[in-house]
Amino acid sequence: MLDADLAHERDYVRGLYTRLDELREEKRSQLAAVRKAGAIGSSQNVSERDAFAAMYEDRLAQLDAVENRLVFGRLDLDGGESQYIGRIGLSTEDLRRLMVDWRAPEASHFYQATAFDRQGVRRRRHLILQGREVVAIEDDVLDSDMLTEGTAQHQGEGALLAALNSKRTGRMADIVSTIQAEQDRIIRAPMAGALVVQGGPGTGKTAVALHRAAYLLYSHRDRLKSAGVLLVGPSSSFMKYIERVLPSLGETGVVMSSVGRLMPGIAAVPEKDPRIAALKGSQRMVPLIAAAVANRQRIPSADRVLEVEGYRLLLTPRQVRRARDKARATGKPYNEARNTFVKILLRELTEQLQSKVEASGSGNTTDRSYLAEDVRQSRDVRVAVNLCWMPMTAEKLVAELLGRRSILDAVAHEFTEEERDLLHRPEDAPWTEADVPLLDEAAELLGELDAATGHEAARREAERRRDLENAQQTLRNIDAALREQGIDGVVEAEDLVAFQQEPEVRLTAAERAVGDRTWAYGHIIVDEAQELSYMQWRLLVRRCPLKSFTIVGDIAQTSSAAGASSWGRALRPFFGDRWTLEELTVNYRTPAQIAEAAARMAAAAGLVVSAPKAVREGRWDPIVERVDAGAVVPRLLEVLPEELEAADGGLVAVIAEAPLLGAAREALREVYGPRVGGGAGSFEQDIVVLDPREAKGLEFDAVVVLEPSALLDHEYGKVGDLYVAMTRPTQRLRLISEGPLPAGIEQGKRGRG
Ligand SMILES: Nc1ncnc2c1ncn2[C@@H]1O[C@H](COP(=O)(O)OP(=O)(O)OP(=O)(O)O)[C@@H](O)[C@H]1O
Repeated sequence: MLDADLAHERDYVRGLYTRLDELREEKRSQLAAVRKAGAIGSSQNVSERDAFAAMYEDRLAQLDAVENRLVFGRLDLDGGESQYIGRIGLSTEDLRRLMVDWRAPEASHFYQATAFDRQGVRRRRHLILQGREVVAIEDDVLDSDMLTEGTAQHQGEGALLAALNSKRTGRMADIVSTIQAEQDRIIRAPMAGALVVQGGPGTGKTAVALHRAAYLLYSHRDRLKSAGVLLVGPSSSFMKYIERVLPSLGETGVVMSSVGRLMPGIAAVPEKDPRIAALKGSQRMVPLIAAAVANRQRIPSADRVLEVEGYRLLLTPRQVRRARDKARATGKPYNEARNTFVKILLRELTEQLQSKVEASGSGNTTDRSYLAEDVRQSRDVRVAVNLCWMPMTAEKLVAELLGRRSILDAVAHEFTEEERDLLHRPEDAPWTEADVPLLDEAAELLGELDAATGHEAARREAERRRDLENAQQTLRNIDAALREQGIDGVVEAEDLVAFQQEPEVRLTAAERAVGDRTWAYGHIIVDEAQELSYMQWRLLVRRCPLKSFTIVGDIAQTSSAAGASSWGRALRPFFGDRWTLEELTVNYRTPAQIAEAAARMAAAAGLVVSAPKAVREGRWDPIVERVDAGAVVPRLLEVLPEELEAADGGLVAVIAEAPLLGAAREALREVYGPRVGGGAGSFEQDIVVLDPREAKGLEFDAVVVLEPSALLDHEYGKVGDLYVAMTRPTQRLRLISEGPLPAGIEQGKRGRG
């Protein structure tokens, strides 16, 4: 009976792959045919052909991306029918459904049905594939009648446990086949408004955030395809860790960015000094930047004589003030209002010149347009006008504000001497993550430097809109039957417009969004959101005026001095009370013994943690070792072979603060050479040495924490750092310490060493 079931599933799955191959072949030959037709014919024909080509290319890419674990589930329903659940929807040529996309509404039962709330499901079956072959099946029988009917039961380790025990590769894997009910509810929550997902370590917040992005793109395709989804994470190493998950879910409309990359053209480095991060993240930066902008508008202290074509004109403080007030009254950003300011002054100076020329009775040069040009060209006038109102870029404004002590002193009245010292930095220092929101704030107040750039962008946008309308018309003309063959929704007018543009400007919404600071995203997903400062939130809300957000994080893991200690406090300035909270309560990463040790340490340090329940017991208790002074790194070298053996080909991380971090890395490199990764972005190697901030969001089979008490720093709430470090392992945790052990660890010590 069991074998018969397995044989049946193998057969069915073979059929699914055959259909997949057929569709791939079909799209490939359709694409070839369209390409062969070349670019001849009327423009309508050409654009129709482009529409097909774009459609086939897109579909092919999607079909290629789902090769692995194409199908992973089957539901047997009350009506007697069965439904297969997989990465995409598949139908036969005559539109009989073979497999349902995991994001479709009917697939939600696969994740949510329980014995208490069956939702019409009698049995849920997990199909475990190796390559294209079903190697095992596992059943959850939800309808007790089915048990008495003598139906065979398949049991194994459990699809979930198998996934959780698998070795880590340094890249996150998708969880489509084992999404749990509480996670599924969040993934499928309505898109409008702000949803906060609070969850302790390892509860799948990152996984949920990524799958939610895929779900939203599927279910709100129309809106999100053109506006895009922005996914923000804490660091570039974290982005690297998650970057392959989404394509494997078959999604492309997502812009992924670390907080340091949110300003086009700027790649910021982390801010190392927590005091600077806290200060630059605070709300007090808003009036400071505004003051810095206003400071660039100066009223001269005395009359200024300007020479134009041999005539002496007078620029008075009163004149400048009046022009400035009128320009400010336009309400436009600084650079745009400057145009008004310049126009007023030039007009007044031209009038002066005109009366002087007329008074001097020197012939017929009084044509006003000539005089206006003389005024405009005059070096004196240009210098004087610029001194009163300098054209300004955000980079220049912030670099000078923070880099020139005289400017800082002139505008930072509300800051103490000590705070100004913190803000002060060399003018050419690299931008840090804490500077990015200041640049954004400045850019917002300054507006476009060159009005022409704005006009050009507007012209291109208008052109794009016109092309979009044409493309929509083309799509309406496309044979409806063709679109029904499972290729509907694959090409949108947006794609077509992008396709029709010159190759160098043929960009998806996501690609266009990356380069445009003023892009309004359809939805923003923020991971590790507890780390964001007031100023970073301000920037993000600007990127999504509709305030459609998924905010994912764990308040207890905050390590940034500028980060949040409560969701309410962090979000109120931007969302008021209009946000909903969902909680994830099960830890899928860390074995129970390790999770409990971390929770005990956190509680003893006074950190309120949600301490999710671990889904499994581990094979090993945490190992806590005290060593002699100076013996931490030697001990690390001694125990590493044991850790590597236990990790069995998986990843071992060493987490420490400087200077131990550098010492450990050096010592390990001597022994293990290129197997040792040096921190952010290098976890292709099987030994990774990094600090707790870099470790945030990541996970490893085994973790060794050096000198745990060095990861505690109450002043900046860095208790979270040790908590983060202790909750990274999927199998083993070892602490090596020469100093006193942090409270809670000693109490709960269950070491072998
Ligand atoms: N339903 C699931 N099925 C299989 N694996 C899961 C599931 N949910 C979570 N996991 C796994 O658990 C681990 C932790 O998930 P994730 O990194 O998303 O947690 P997190 O809440 O973001 O953690 P942290 O806040 O500690 O960084 C990952 O390996 C993830 O793949």
